Amino acid sequence: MMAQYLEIKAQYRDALLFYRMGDFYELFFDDAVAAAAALDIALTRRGKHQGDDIPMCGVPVHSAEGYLLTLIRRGFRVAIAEQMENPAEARKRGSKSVVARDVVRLVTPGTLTEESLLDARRHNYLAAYTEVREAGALAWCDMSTGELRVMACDRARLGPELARLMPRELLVPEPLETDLRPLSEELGAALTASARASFDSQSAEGRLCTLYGVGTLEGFGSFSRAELGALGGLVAYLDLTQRGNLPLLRPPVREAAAQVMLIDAATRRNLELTAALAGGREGSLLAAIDTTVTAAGARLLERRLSSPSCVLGEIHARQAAVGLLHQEASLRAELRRALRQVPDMDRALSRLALERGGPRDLAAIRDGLAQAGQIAGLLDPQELPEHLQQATRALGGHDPLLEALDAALVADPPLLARDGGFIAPGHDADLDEARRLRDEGRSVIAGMQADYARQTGITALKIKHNNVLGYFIETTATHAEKMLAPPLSETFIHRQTTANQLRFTTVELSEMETRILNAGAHALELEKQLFDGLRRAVLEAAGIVSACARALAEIDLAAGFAELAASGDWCAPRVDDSRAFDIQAGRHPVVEAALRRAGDSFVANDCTLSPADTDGAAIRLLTGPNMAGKSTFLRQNALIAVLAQAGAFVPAQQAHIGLVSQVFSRVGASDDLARGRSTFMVEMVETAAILNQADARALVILDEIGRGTATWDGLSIAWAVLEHLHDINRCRALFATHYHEMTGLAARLRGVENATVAVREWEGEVIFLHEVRTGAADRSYGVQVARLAGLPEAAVTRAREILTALESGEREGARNPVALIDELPLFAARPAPAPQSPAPKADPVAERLAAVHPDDLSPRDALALLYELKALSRPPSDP
Ligand SMILES: Nc1ncnc2c1ncn2[C@@H]1O[C@H](COP(=O)(O)OP(=O)(O)OP(=O)(O)O)[C@@H](O)[C@H]1O
Repeated sequence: MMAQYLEIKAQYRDALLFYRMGDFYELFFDDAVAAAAALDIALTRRGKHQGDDIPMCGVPVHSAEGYLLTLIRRGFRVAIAEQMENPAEARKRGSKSVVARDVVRLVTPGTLTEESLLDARRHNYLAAYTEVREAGALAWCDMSTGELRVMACDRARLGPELARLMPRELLVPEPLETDLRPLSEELGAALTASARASFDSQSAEGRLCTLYGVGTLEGFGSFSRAELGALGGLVAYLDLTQRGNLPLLRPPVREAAAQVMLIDAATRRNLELTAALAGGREGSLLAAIDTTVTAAGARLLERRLSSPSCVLGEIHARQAAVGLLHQEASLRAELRRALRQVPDMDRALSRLALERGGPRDLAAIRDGLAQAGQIAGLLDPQELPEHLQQATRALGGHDPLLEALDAALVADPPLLARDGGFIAPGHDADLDEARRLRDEGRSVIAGMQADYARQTGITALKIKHNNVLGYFIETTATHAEKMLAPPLSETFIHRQTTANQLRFTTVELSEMETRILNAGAHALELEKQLFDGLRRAVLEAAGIVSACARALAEIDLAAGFAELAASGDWCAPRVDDSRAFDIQAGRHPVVEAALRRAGDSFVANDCTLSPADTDGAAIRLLTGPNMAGKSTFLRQNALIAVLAQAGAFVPAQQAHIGLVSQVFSRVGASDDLARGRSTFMVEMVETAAILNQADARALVILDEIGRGTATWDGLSIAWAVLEHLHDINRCRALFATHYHEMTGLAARLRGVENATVAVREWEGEVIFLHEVRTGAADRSYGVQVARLAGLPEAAVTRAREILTALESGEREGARNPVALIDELPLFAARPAPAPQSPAPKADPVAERLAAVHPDDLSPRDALALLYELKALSRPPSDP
């Protein structure tokens, strides 16, 4: 057996080998050590190899999926070797023969299909990248839904594209492995290098033609050599991991790079589009706006948010669909109610194609098609915009398949075909007959128990069943003497004695057992044949079934967007090919939702970026204190652009957006210790990427660029970056900065305008109004914010002194302000209050409370006191 194990293992060196032995998958040698540690299971030993103990661990087959998931998440790949025959078959070849085993599947992060291993609301992409001469191409597929796409993609664009797709696994030809490892690590995708030959474009073409059963690929579009190479590499890998059992892939769709908004990895992170900065979906834009009610709808939403469109026709078509469902509230509600009953047909279909599906997957197709029919009935094609008309057309036309499934299946079938019980009674006469024999046998056994009890006079006698003995008769040990002596011992054949029980069989019982078993096995066999027939029927209709699933996802997303717009008071944005960016009363959907939960309200803000000339830049330079809401304002405008081009309504009163081709968002000095770069280096690398790439249709959001270095360096860099955006990139940009010196640029550069976030000062403290106004901030209020944050009073006082000295030094043209500070006494020596700011008043609430004797208060006095305290705690009203 070990020889067989080692032979198989030699073919899968880079994977853990799950070696099937009866009811367990066993792992040996280093695999066992690694898996036992990763799974936190016991490591044992079994036999010896070359004189050493062989480490071993194992997982039960019935619970293997959970263990698989843990291993895949930890970055392992797992080869599953099954028994290809039963021990009896092996023995026919000789008493020492080892049961034949072979790998049936290589499980990798990008090739999962099991429901329990996948996140229903997210795609699970496997991507392949290759280069032919100078040209690169990226292909990707979601094996669990059959989606397959490809695009031309050079090395510079690869990062943003992968950031958009977030594949679980990236496949590259071996020569590119070293170059692309940092990128895949940054994105958290497992990198798999395959032989260069599997990316060869010529053999790829042949492989794809065979896959789709066509003579030429021309019907699907014309693909470059690099695109064919990437597709071929991907399909070859699927072939390898699925051991020839290829998934149901839809024909490849060619995606043109210019059709989607380019958003690079840093921008996605920063805007928290699909994942929050803290990690995970919670807190992201996706989580805040996901009002879809089906898993396929949620996946479509993620796709749309990750790749907003740049094609006006497409954007308008999606908006029209949302617009109609926004208007028709009762239709929307009915549709959403019906959609809630739609199962995940895409994933059921792919499991059926891979022979991993069960009766529940057939039922998912049945229920999905039935619901699609209901939903079609709610929609009148005459009244619909084109986008919904198209979707509605795909919902019908499945009657024969639906009828077949409906007639054959029980309402709520089990997960696995193995145990039967999913074909409805009355569907197949042979099956009904086999089941009748099996079930009658069971009732005959019940009758036998009564007979035996009578015959022996033991009323507690039972007929039971277990996997070792089959059916047996059981009495308590107290009846041993009677049962083991004639005449009873002539009928009752002793099988087993346990601590308290005696077990017997009879000739009659054995015969009945054989009959039941035969009838049961026959029934199971018949059900399996019927399952295969239904599975074939579904796969023959796979094209239209998956078109129907896509249509349902489109309707779900449009209805979800409409719901969002209606409940959040969002508006339909006007998107055209101008370079306008004019948002009236815009809001940040995630911050707004968080504030609402805390009982606060969000202050809406306008944002108009108006280019001075048709091809000039339009930049808003935003100054204002920390915590005033600058970052929120910056991001909300980028999110509004993303949402508008994803086809959604936007959180604003009115919005006019000229097509945005690229969005860039950077925050100064965000740490990236994981990548081993200094804070400032990251900031500069990211800023460089913007200045080198942003075109005139780009929207750039820069938040305190330059803050990661010394003041003058930082100011100079921020200054030069803004000038570059203005003169060379000529794009639309929002630029938040602490460098007040820069506000002078508005007077010098056409198209640059100052804006500030308003605050009010009250008794030495700042009150944030969160209102963006035109004009420049007068000062930073940094010291006040530091005080709010709880910096010790002595440090705050000292900071005020230094600030005053610096400011007066600057005013008076002192050459070396540091010298001025040196003259100030240190706070350790003199923790004096700041002379400039009014001394904080004693707290009137505390004073009043100190004078109160609670025991002396009547209930009425207490209430009056409460009002009084509330009045005392209120700041003076806005002048
Ligand atoms: N428009 C708004 N309406 C209400 N509250 C807001 C608004 N904008 C921001 N806030 C609140 O203010 C907090 C700080 O906002 P934000 O991080 O945008 O400030 P900032 O000016 O960028 O600060 P810093 O310069 O320190 O990064 C937010 O967490 C939010 O609670």
